[in-house]
Amino acid sequence: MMEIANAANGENGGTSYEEAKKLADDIMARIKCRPVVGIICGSGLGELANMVTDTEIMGYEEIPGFPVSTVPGHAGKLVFGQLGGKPVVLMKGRVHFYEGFTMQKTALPIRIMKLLGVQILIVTNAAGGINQEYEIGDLMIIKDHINMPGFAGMNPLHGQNDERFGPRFPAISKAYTKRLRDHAKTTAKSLGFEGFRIHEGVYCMLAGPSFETVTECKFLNMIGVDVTGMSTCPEVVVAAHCGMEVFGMSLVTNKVVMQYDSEQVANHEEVLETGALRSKDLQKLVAAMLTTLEIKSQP
Ligand SMILES: O=P(O)(O)O[C@H]1O[C@H](CO)[C@@H](O)[C@H]1O
Ligand code: HPA
Repeated sequence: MMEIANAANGENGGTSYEEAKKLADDIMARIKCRPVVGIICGSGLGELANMVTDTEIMGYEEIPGFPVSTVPGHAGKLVFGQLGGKPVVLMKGRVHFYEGFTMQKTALPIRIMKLLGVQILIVTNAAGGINQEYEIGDLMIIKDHINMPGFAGMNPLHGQNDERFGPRFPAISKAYTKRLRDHAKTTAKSLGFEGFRIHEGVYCMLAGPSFETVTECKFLNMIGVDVTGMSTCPEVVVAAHCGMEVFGMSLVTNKVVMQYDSEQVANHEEVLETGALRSKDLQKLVAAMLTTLEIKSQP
């Protein structure tokens, strides 16, 4: 029965439990660090890796079957080491569905993290501000998401379920745990980030790679979305499925275009520029959060 499940997973672009386990075992044979926290760096936010000490680094291309990033601003390296006194594995660069990977492949790194012992996932992204009160450079703690591609059947859990990863029908409504959101707010306060705008809101993934039309942005605004991007949901769904606690943070790198005849257009260069300007604060916040973070769950 399990062979059938695994074959089906393979057929729909996924990786079987055995294959993922082998990848994780191969990594553990080469790396001493045993991470309990996994971190994904969004576009232009990979500098967080510079704060990791005692590093051991693997390029994605060194891991057979691991999706390799193709987008500028995503270096494609797994960085193991210590951050805020916790053993971590950091993805310096993520992969996206629009690069041609299936949803399952896009989220495969999360299952590998789980098999490495990761209990908490910290996911960051660059996103366009839909909420008209948000300014470029603001941070947003993610309290919930809309997985828009999921509405069209593109969910990373599509296909046969393997219970060793998690249940057939996982609840996602508490994926971004209140404990971690509260911890982020307390930490931001303790760092004296007053005047430094931190919101809490809703992230919406669109498949990309084209940026949104004006009408799409108006629609997202109407349905309660605060920021939009082209990532994060696949990883978070898979993390919640396998029982990880998730913390998500968006950097508002640009304001989306909401006027039909605006001269403004969205572009990746602006996204990277804002990332470079604001990544130091994001780094400080994540490192400080880890320093005082209680690791609760067991693998
Ligand atoms: O979500 P991250 O990886 O931060 O990147 C965001 O920035 C890119 C667009 O500039 C898209 O890939 C979008 O998803
Ligand atoms: N739209 C979608 N993805 C993004 C944006 C945006 O405006 N900014 C950064 N990633």
